[in-house]
Amino acid sequence: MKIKLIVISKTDEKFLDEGIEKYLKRLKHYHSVEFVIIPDVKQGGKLAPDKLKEAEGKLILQKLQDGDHLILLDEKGKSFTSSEFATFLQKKLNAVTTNLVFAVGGAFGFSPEVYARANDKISLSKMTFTHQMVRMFFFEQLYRGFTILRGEKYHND
Ligand SMILES: C[S@@+](CC[C@H](N)C(=O)[O-])C[C@H]1O[C@@H](n2cnc3c(N)ncnc32)[C@H](O)[C@@H]1O
Repeated sequence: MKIKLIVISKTDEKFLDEGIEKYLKRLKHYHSVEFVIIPDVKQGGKLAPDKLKEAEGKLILQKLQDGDHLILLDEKGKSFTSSEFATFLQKKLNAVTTNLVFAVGGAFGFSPEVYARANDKISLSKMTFTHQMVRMFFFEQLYRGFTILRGEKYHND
């Protein structure tokens, strides 16, 4: 079983790429983690937000395999402390036999179809972050979660 993070479009900022790379490298010690980047939707001109969300939603859903457990990163989702998130993660790792797939919406969020397919929604904060930043914050919290589960030092730093 893999943990995957699906996101829309590459990051524009080097500092985000470096942060993501750093935590993905660290995560290798704990679990198989795949970072899936969906290229920007290009349909000859700018799409209205709802149309863009719909097009991005289709691409997100196409990346899923039957039975994958889909957890959306969403500011209106369940909120946790990092320890609570570690417990949530452990429960999912115990219960889920398919891939554990997290997803970040595009600049305008998720389409109704993606919400309908989701098994869970989790929040990193009540504040709204850019979709490009969320991926780095998520990987850091995933790494933090594994260190908590293993009783390692990082989470006390
Ligand atoms: C700029 S936000 C979209 C905001 C949009 N107004 C909405 O209602 O979803 C882009 C994506 O980043 C993620 N995101 C932003 N802030 C978040 C937070 N605090 N917790 C979890 N995910 C967040 C979500 O996946 C969201 O779809």
